[in-house]
Amino acid sequence: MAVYTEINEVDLKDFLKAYDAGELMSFKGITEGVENSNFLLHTDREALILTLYEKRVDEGDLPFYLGLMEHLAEQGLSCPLPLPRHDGALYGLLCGRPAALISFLEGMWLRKSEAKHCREVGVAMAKMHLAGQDFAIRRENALSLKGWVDLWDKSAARADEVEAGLEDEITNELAYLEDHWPVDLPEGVIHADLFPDNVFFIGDELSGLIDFYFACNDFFAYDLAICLNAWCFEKDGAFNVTKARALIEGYQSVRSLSAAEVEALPLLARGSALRFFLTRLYDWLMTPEGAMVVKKDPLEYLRYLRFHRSVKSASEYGLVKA
Ligand SMILES: Nc1ncnc2c1ncn2[C@@H]1O[C@H](COP(=O)(O)OP(=O)(O)OP(=O)(O)O)[C@@H](O)[C@H]1O
Ligand SMILES: N[C@@H](CCO)C(=O)O
Repeated sequence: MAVYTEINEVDLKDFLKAYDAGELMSFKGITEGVENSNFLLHTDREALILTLYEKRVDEGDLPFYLGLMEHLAEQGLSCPLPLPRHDGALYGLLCGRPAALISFLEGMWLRKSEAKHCREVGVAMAKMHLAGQDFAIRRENALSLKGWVDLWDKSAARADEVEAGLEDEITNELAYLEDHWPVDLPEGVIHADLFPDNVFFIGDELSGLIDFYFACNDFFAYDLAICLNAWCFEKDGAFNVTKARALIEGYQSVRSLSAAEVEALPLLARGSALRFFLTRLYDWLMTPEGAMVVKKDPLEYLRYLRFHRSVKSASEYGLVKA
């Protein structure tokens, strides 16, 4: 579960005094998610999500994340809207942690997705990329090449505990990606964590995107590569090319990919697989036994990484022209 910081009614009521949110009726911790502590609140007016920002969220980045949600919502994208406090700030402090109230988004994430859902995800992602274009704040991707090297420096010595030979394999992979990573693809604000649990549906219709706490400025096509990994592998590890084609077609129905973006996709997918492998590996090795969080399996992403390493061109992702 992800409630790292426990809160009590007295402190919460005090925190709510800074908002025009109505009177607190109930609150409960949300067990899903791994990054932050989340609570569902009911006031006499509305349902709200309270998020307390934990280890990986730097307080200095909150104006970017919360301002971005506000900006995207203003552009018509369906995503949670942060509530401003009386003083105009979009977050305050609760139990020693930065904390924000955001609007409750209707819908549920899909436990089992189909190609038609992947198409919707592609459409929504491309809309987000366009809507973010005139957002004024920039945030570099802390989990790109340099961030991967930093994570690897902390985990490499123990990697072979997870699978024999990993230390050499990942060291070589990182060196390859450092040598070949693209430098001049179209870029803008990307979500960077658009996994199934961050996309809500009502029936088959996408109702909105949540969890912008890895959003940053990076290549648009890297965001698509993240989704190839997060949406297009089946539980048995097989890559589902029908889903990938639907995802990319959905994306291109809103924003066309350039030839350079298409060509870079296999490499970007390798990098994206490595990114999630490394954060998962770090958590796997460093999270103490008995901590109240479900650790995600790094080896799942190692398998994806190996798959993309064998891909010769983006046509293997279902693109007709590559
Ligand atoms: N605006 C919202 N409306 C409705 N439910 C929400 C909203 N924000 C969060 N939730 C609920 O809280 C859960 C966890 O939220 P979120 O994904 O932001 O957490 P997290 O700790 O950042 O997780 P992770 O990064 O692992 O996906 C979601 O799966 C959803 O059930
Ligand atoms: N989506 C991430 C966790 C939260 O960022 C993963 O599956 O590893």
